[in-house]
Amino acid sequence: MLRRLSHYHRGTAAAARLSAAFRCVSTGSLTITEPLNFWAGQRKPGQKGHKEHVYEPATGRILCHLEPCGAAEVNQAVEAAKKAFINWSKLSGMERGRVMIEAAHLIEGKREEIAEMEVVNNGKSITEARLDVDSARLCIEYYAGLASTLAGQHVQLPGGSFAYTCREPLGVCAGIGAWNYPFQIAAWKSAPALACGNSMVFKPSPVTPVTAAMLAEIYAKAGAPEGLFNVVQGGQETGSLLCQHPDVAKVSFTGSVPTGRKVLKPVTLELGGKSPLLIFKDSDLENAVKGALMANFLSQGQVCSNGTRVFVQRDIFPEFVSEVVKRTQAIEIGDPLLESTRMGALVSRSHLHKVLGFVEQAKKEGATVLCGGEPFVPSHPKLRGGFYMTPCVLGDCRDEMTCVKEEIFGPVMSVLSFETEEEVLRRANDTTMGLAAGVFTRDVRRAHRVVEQLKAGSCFINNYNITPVEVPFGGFKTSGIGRENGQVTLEYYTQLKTVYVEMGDVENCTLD
Ligand SMILES: NC(=O)c1ccc[n+]([C@@H]2O[C@H](COP(=O)([O-])OP(=O)(O)OC[C@H]3O[C@@H](n4cnc5c(N)ncnc54)[C@H](O)[C@@H]3O)[C@@H](O)[C@H]2O)c1
Ligand SMILES: NCCCC=O
Repeated sequence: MLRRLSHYHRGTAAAARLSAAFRCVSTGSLTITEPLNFWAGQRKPGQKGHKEHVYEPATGRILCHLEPCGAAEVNQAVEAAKKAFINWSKLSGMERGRVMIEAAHLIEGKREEIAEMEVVNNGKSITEARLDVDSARLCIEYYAGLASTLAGQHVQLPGGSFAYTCREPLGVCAGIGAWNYPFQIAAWKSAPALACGNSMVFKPSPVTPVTAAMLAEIYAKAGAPEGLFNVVQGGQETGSLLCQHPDVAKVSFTGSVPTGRKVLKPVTLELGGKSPLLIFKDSDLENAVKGALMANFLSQGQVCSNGTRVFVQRDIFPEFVSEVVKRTQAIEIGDPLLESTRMGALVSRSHLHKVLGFVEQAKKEGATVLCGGEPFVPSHPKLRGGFYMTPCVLGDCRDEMTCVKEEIFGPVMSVLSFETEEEVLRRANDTTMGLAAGVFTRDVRRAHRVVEQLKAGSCFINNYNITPVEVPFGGFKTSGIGRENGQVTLEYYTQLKTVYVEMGDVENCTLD
């Protein structure tokens, strides 16, 4: 059934017929013409005369143009957010939660439409994109529920006096997003911020600007006041204008370590990683192999928490590697909008070349390509300009190689063998980053002992890359500051006020 997609034009009649039969959009058929900025309740143009191309990674064609925001537009968005904050922050948590629940319902109704837009703009498979939309919806539902639980403490003092604390919102929060989970990141940042009574100006990655504007429309339709959630488009310049704006109270940033270092304010930093996955000889091999694939090839390997340093105990190394290579070679690459596709396109041509460059560098440094690591050209003519590569497993890796030290952010797994628990812990922790880590073992005591010593913010035992919105997510060391999701995140979007209440008379022993 063909559903209406208000702001999007489809291409050829044949493509439209195909869409009608199976879905709203088919790869290579969509052009977006509506402005992608959004503030004060409406889509808005950006700076006059400035336009940047936005691509469809699956085909390499231009999907739309982004109009970046300059100082004037960023000001307008922040002003809109300031106005919205005045009333929104005075609502009860229940009232705020009601609007957010409505937004979650709208997302549920538009699940397929949003997921398709994510695929068209990001290149990931439709199967993964649907789960990202679900995660966004669940996050909004979760914080809608928590909004009414925000509370402080009551402290009894002598003479009937008392003090209390309460959590107050910060004001206008800025959200800055990366391109690997565009819609999910916008939700993970806005949901706790809005639940706590803040308003938000969100800047998505200029590579994936489309779905944040959809989220803004959804919040507006759900009854959010004008200006509560705003979207300004652009790259470094717009991001910097937003972060340094004097009326922005807090920045929550998702992106790379180098960019994160440039952002100064009370911040939440969700940055990159080079996470270890430890596989002991007593693991369930089938689960460990699946775990390694989950840890490396979801979202074309473009996941911050990926466990790309796979340490395997020597006794099971050959068997493990041969199974991982076999399964990696079987991953179906192609049109991300097809149900059968398991790996879509990387996000951009330049990023594809960067990832392939890491593979070349690995070879020069002595690693062996056990599979993949090549550009991939799908057979369908419309996909020939897309940004595909075969998922890669690198053997003969050593800890000092670039592929083992640096975040590649693509489908490249490095396998390394180890002998003892003590040795693998030392090598796993030998990194400046600390976003995530995983361990596969059947020995429950070993699992907890190892996790206790892993220097990483998000640890997985016998699974990997599972991120329920009820549990906090974030990194140690240079991988970040603060957390997203879970109850603790409410603390990052509020400030604690203490109020002393005198119930007797003022006793002034020194001034009378
Ligand atoms: N820890 C997490 O939760 C998490 C989640 C997703 C992605 N990531 C990381 O993100 C990186 C990939 O994303 P990317 O390439 O978009 O990262 P990036 O750092 O290049 O860009 C991230 C965002 O910052 C903006 N930006 C650039 N310069 C800025 C400045 N001076 N001030 C303010 N904003 C600025 C960009 O326009 C973009 O919106 C990887 O390192 C990945 O691991 C981390
Ligand atoms: N599903 C959450 C992944 C965040 C990192 O890229």
